[in-house]
Amino acid sequence: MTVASNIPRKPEPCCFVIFGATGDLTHRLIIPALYNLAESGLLPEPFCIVGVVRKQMSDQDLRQSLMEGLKRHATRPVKIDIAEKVLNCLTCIEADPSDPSSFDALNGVCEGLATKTGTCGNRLFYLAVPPTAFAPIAEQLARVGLLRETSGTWRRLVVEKPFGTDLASARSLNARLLKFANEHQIYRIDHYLGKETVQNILVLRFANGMFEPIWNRNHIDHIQITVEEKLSVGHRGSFYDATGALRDMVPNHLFQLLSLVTMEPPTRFEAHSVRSQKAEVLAAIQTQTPEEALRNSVRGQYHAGQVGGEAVVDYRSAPNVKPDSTTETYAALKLTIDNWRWAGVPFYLRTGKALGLKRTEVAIKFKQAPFAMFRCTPVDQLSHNYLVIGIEPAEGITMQFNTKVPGPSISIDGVEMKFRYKDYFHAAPSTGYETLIYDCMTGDNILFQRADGVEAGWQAVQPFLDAWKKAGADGLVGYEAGSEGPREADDLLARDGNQWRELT
Ligand SMILES: NC(=O)C1=CN([C@@H]2O[C@H](COP(=O)(O)OP(=O)(O)OC[C@H]3O[C@@H](n4cnc5c(N)ncnc54)[C@H](OP(=O)(O)O)[C@@H]3O)[C@@H](O)[C@H]2O)C=CC1
Ligand SMILES: O=C1O[C@H](COP(=O)(O)O)[C@@H](O)[C@H](O)[C@H]1O
Repeated sequence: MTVASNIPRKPEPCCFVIFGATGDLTHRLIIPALYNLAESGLLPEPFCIVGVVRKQMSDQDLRQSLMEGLKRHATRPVKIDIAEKVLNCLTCIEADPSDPSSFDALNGVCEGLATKTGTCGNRLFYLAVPPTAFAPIAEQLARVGLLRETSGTWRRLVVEKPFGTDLASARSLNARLLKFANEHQIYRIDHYLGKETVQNILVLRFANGMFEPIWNRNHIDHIQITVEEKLSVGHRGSFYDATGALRDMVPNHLFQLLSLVTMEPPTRFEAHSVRSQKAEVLAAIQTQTPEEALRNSVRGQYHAGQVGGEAVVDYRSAPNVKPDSTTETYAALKLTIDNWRWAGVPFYLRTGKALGLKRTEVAIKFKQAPFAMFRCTPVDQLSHNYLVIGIEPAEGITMQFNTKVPGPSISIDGVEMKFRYKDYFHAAPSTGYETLIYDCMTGDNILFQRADGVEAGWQAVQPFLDAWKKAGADGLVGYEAGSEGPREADDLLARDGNQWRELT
């Protein structure tokens, strides 16, 4: 992530090694992102790619498959000469962590390529594989010396999500990875941090003097974080049914939003300070008792319905979902943060699949005016003052406030002042992975999760995981696909006299 006046520089020469080169992530996001970087002149020179596969393929076959993936998923019109330049520097290699000797061979090939291509030993290992393979691959890379940095060369390990399935497994994965690599070499990806609108949260807060004095419990009534999706479980049944909405979205994506909005100002805009403040605020989320966790949460599962005119089958009838599944496809939580800035401010988080609309936003509700000066509208009937950070699809910032309706008498109505990215900036369409991959190559891990941040996130959701597991089917509520989600999520706020922000 560069600061305003910096012109992005080309990263140092390196070899980009992709484990899981035959997979969906590589085809749909990694190669299209590398293509976009190449088009913007931001790939290193020299540069080479190693595609690691488990079953032998020729270079040509893998290049062809990735070219087809690129054409299908590119976010910009594909210029064939650039695409060929990217893919022609790819070598396909067979290696499987269940066959350790294959990593000795991989080491030999990487050494050969370093000399042949002039990439000088800098290597980035992207683990685009199932989570069970993260540690075994790191172990083999370390065993053959591929993670050893020497003066003047770097070795980096990019780890995809999900990072663990609960606090214990996240701790254990961190401990295993940290046996094979140092923290500064590990880049734990959360694709939300690749979104411009998410990165902008820090700029909004810390590059504008007007927000800081009011960014606290004295002025903020509560904060809502909403990540609603129209997508249903689709063909991801086996992954999703073992995971659920809470694990899939909350300790990672929603907590990235939460931590950026609530962290203390970092001393400097650099990885250590920023990640320390993020981890600290996540660690300050109050740990709930089992009773509190049940009272302060809603979990729902969708029934058949229609989303955008398309029929969606009942969650339990989706492929690879258990017919008696109690996995939640919707989660809403009420959290509090135990520190001086946020004591007493409720944070309401919700996320769900197969809903009527796609909306990702952070809505900050300010306290009402203290006194009813205008007799026409009692203070509790004034429209709410919100600052809304729109992440998707409305990318921008909206202020909701009250204004006088033109006319001879005083009458008041709520209005909106809107900033939309598209009205000011003309960014080339991206996959969201470009900045993240570029930052890995330049060694900037500000947008990646540190071990303590990941563990603090799991620690905060663990009481909900435990309470829900114990409750089984009790408390799981239904909602119709295409709806706004379970009405119990409204009750969660209504108990405090609050309501979810309605779209205007
Ligand atoms: N796809 C996406 O949009 C996203 C994916 N992710 C994460 O990225 C990772 C990859 O996901 P995705 O591409 O969708 O998955 P796919 O199932 O499409 O691909 C998995 C890839 O990993 C390889 N693989 C499977 N098991 C092993 C193993 N034990 N050792 C080495 N390689 C193995 C497969 O090789 P083979 O062909 O030999 O089976 C294949 O290339 C996962 O961790 C996922 O959670 C995260 C965010 C989004
Ligand atoms: O990581 C994931 O995120 C997507 C939602 O991402 P977004 O950028 O579209 O908000 C979600 O659909 C998926 O289930 C989850 O694994």
